[in-house]
Amino acid sequence: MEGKGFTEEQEALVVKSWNEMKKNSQELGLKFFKKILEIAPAAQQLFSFLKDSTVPLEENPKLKPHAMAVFVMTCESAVQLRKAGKVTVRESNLKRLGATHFKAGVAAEHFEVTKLALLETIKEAVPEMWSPAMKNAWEEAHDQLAEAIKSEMKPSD
Ligand code: HEM
Repeated sequence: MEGKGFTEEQEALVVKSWNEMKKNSQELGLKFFKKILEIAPAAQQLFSFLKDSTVPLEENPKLKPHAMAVFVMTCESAVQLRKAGKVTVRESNLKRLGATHFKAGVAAEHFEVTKLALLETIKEAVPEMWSPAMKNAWEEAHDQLAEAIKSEMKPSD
C-alpha cells in the first residue's frame, strides 16, 4: 500500500522462508497445487494442461512451474516493495500476465484461493519459522502483486 511501507524485516521474513522452502520445491509445488484444488476444485478446469491430461496430478510436469512462478514472483514482490514501495514487475511482463490469466478465465476470487493455499503451504513447510509477522509479510507481498496482475486482466489489444 502506498506510503505504508514494507520493512526490511518483512522482506527478510519472506526471503528467509523462501530460501528454506525452495530446497524442496518439487513437493512444495505439488502441495500448493493440491491445496488450491481442495479449496476450489473447479479451478482445475482453468489449467489447459490439466484438462487434457491423462497422467496423475503428481506426475504432471507442468504443475511445478506455475507453483514456482507464484512463489518466486511473490518473493520478488517483497523485495520490490521494500526497495520501491510498490510492485515493479516489468510492464510488458505484467501485461502478458494479465492477458494470460484473463484468457484462461481466472477470476478475482481465484487469487483469494491461491493466497490461502500459499499461506497454508508456507505454514506447513516452515512451521519453526512461521509467525503472524511472517504471514503478514507474505500476504502483503502477494496482495500487491495480485492487484498489479488483476489491473492488467483485460482483453489484449
Ligand atoms: C500472484 C499470483 C500469480 C502469479 C504470480 C502467476 C503466474 C503465472 C505465470 C508466470 C504464468 C505463465 C504464463 C505467463 O507468464 O503469462 C501463469 C499462467 C497461468 N496461471 Fe497464474 N499466476 C498467479 C495466480 C493465478 C491464479 C489465482 C490462477 C487460478 C487459480 C492462475 C491460473 C493460471 C493459468 C490457468 C495459467 C495458464 C496455464 C496454462 O493453462 O497453460 N494463476 N501464471
